Amino acid sequence: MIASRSFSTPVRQCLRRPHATRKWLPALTQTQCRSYAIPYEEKVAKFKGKKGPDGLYTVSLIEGDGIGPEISRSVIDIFAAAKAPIKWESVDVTPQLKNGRTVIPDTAIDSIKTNYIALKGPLATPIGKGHVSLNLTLRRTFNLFANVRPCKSIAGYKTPYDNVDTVLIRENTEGEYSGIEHVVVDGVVQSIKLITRAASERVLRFAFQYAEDVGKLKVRAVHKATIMKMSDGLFLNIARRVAKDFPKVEFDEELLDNTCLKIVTDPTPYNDKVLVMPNLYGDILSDMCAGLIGGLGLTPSGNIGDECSIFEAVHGSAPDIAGKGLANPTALLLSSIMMLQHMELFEYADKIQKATFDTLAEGKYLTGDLGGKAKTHEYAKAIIDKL
Ligand SMILES: NC(=O)C1=CN([C@@H]2O[C@H](COP(=O)(O)OP(=O)(O)OC[C@H]3O[C@@H](n4cnc5c(N)ncnc54)[C@H](O)[C@@H]3O)[C@@H](O)[C@H]2O)C=CC1
Ligand SMILES: O=C(O)CCC(=O)C(=O)O
Ligand SMILES: [Mg+2]
Repeated sequence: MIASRSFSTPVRQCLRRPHATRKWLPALTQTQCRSYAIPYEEKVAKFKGKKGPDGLYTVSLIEGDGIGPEISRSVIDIFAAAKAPIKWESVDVTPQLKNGRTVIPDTAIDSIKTNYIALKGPLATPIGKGHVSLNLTLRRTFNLFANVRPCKSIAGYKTPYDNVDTVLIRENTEGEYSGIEHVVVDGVVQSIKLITRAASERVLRFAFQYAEDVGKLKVRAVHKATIMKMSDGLFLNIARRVAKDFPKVEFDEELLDNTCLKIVTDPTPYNDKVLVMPNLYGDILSDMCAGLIGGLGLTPSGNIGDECSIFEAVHGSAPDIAGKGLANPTALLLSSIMMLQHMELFEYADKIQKATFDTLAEGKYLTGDLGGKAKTHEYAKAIIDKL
């Protein structure tokens, strides 16, 4: 049975509050106001981050690997130029081994727990042997159950489609990413895709509530329950039941392979929908959507949990271009704008967003991935000059 939840009056008021400003990336706050047991004031305080007596909010910053330091530098410089009231607290997440398990250093965990909000550059994961993904470890450590990945065409940057506006919500803590693998006998390995009712229900409720909040009143569950009858079947059945609690939102379902074909053929029909899906499908589809608008240099994301949130680009550490000043910092910058919206610092979010889109639309200082010649810092400077 899916438990129905009741909400306190302040939470309801919060849900009714209109968006303060236009959101290129929808504000997440209203979505998060709903569905949790902790008191409203405490919750909102956590969403908004920790404001010090100096009026600044401290945000944990994980610069990341590969291009991480370069693109983080751009964000730091742009935030300083915009006078955004953010104080960065750099944290080191070099993995440590504790009782045979890879863990994040306690100092990093404490920083994020204290600040509630983090911005993260990409973290590289070794292929095959080596430590487990720190990205996934962070998501699991802080129970960041919903990964919101919007993808919208950039005005002035021409791609085969100029009207892409998809939002994908990816279950973020289990599925194919559970990391439960073992050798059965030599030459035979088994990898377990874990799907639970609890994790599915919370991300599905989040997706429906998000759809209501941002006015995309259609939710589509993307699945492969024809093949993964039990795991995706459970996810889908929960989606059908949660849908009944959101009568304003239309619900339908689509097989993943069909979704891939249809989105690359014509993304337009997906613009009025929120897509929600198990972990791996969301990982793959979000890179695919990035390809529709000009690549991974442009797509942001937010990992949202009950207590903390971590914002990061969709892309990885891009080792092929690391250290050369070639990286496009837009994806991390848009993630940081999502973060500001989440913290209700709309004035700064709007200011940085406008300078970024104006710079992109002008096209004079574009990085190589967008066909330009600008180095990472030159593009960042062009944004700063507009602030
Ligand atoms: N959330 C995270 O931190 C993620 C981490 N990774 C990790 O990143 C590492 C590299 O993975 P890849 O498969 O190479 O994927 P990737 O996303 O790092 O790169 C794929 C392609 O996109 C380009 N690219 C990515 N971001 C760019 C940017 N900001 N500007 C310009 N071009 C950009 C790269 O140069 C490369 O050609 C792996 O260790 C992987 O585990 C991968 C995805 C997400
Ligand atoms: O953690 C990783 O290495 C990859 C994660 C990833 O691809 C993603 O979050 O989109
Ligand atoms: Mg990925």
